[in-house]
Amino acid sequence: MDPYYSSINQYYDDDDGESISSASNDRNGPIGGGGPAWGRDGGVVASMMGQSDDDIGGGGGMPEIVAGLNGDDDDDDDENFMTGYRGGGAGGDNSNNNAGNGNVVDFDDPRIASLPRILLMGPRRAGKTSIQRVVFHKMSPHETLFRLEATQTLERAVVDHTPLCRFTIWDFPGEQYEYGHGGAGGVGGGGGGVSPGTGGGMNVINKDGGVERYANEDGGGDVDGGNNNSNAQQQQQQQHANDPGDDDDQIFAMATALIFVLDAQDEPYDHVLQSFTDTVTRAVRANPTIAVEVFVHKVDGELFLSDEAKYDCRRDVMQQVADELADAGFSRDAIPISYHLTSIYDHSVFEALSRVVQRLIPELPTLEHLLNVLVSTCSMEKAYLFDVASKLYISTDSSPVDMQSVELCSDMIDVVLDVSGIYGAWGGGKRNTGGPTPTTRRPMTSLGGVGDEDADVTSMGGDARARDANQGGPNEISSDDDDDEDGPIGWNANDDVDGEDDELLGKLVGHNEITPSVEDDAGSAYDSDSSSTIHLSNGMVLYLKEVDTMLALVCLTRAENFRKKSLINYNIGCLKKALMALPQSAQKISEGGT
Ligand SMILES: Nc1nc2c(ncn2[C@@H]2O[C@H](COP(=O)(O)OP(=O)(O)OP(=O)(O)O)[C@@H](O)[C@H]2O)c(=O)[nH]1
Repeated sequence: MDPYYSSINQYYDDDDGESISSASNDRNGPIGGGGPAWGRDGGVVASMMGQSDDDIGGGGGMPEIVAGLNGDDDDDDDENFMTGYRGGGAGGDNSNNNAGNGNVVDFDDPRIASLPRILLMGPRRAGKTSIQRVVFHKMSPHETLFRLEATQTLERAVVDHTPLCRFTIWDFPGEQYEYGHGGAGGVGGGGGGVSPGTGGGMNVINKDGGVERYANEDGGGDVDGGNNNSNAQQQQQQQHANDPGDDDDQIFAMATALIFVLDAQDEPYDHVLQSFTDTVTRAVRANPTIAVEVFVHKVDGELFLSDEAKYDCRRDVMQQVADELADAGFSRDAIPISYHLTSIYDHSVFEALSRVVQRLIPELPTLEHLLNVLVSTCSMEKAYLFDVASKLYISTDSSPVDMQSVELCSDMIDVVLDVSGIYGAWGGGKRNTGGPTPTTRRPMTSLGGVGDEDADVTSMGGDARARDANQGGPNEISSDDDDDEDGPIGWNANDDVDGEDDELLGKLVGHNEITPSVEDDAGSAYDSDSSSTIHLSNGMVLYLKEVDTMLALVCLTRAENFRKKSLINYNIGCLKKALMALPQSAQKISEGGT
């Protein structure tokens, strides 16, 4: 089993309350003070990419960033992923159907139902399911070509990697967005009508003797012990067809964001955009606060080799939507709509989804402020908070975002997970499952070393800054030019926030004291000790550090500003405490339910 996924499961089993309870309310602490003072050098960032120009392009080459470092993670790992899918219906893709694997989610559970809700709509084969699979399941983009079948019924999933970023995502079948308007997919069309949360509908979760069952009727027979009745359903479908307003209320009223996926390679767009504007007007009537996002998707391949072609396409779409909305009686800008150019073959879909997800986070301004202070205090160039599992960044400081730096940071996460998975103390099949020796379980999540004191310094492209080897006792903290560490060590919070943990990497093997922390994630490639430093050949440093469950801070800083690493760690520790004190972090969803 891929430890990456394993770690996620582990988190889910784990109630990380202890870190929350140890949180301090002192949000500013030592990183307080000082406003953002940041000078950005985009050129530097761009130049450090080195090999990855092709990866960024998103041109005809269809590079494979997502799959790149995780290898061919196949979708069989899905059951380990902390998302719960309700395939229902025909569910052609087995991996999509978690029925029977115990990973069942009750979407009527108030804790799940109250999560922000993202709706994925759009025509058939626009790429909705592919987006989900690539981002949340690490499916290789090429795999989507042959592994995905048409979505037959509404599929819902909980994304709950990190306490700060939880939501449900609803993937509608292709025609579903046209329901109620006589399209092929009218309610129940093709065996996949949707009545979320209502009795007698297609996608209803019933409780049956304590076992959650998915009430599903796809023409293949009733799989539920409930009271589904085909006549009643037909009646209900007929009612919905006559009165789509009911469905609108059920579907849109509780939604936070509507993502409409448009296949940019499937011109002309007239028909699709008519349906889109119709959907949007109904959505906005049912829920005026819903955020509408359009993914102009599949902007790759020979049709979109140049950026101009992509921008032209987006402009066309925007113009047509504006015209359609005007025809429907909406003034320009009456409905705010965001447009994103996306493709699963490059980083653009991560960037777009990151922006969508950020809007779901009520604490976003606070996060941004905390990162501003950190960046300013530590003279960093840029700092991102990444959801490690999906590699979406959920927040950054307020300086402009450079796509290439995001991509670089995102790739770093892959590197850390991969190297940790292979060389970590418990990774790569080295786990001593029977061994009563937790003393040796110190996952070596720092790049560059297993049992090597130089572990936290890795050079990419030369210019390695080899640290003095510290061959002392197992618990000695390496001391070199970072040595002004009294503060951080003395500060010694009750958790593992102390900034020196990464200095200990490689030295606790054999030590007799069990570290009672999150661990929660035995075998995890990402845990509270995870950190990594990559020195780039152009004098920049990438620094990754765990700050919360499956949440990583990835900073970009100049090498000369990275000398006081202990101070940086100390400030990151303060950031970590502040994050844990955020109300969102303290909330928990069902334990073991998803
Ligand atoms: N070139 C290209 N193809 C893509 C992209 N995203 C998805 N596809 C392909 O589009 C096809 C349809 O993808 P799906 O994800 O099944 O589309 P869907 O919108 O979920 O379709 P339904 O399930 O019918 O609603 C697959 O063959 C994908 O490989 C993309 O960014 N670029």
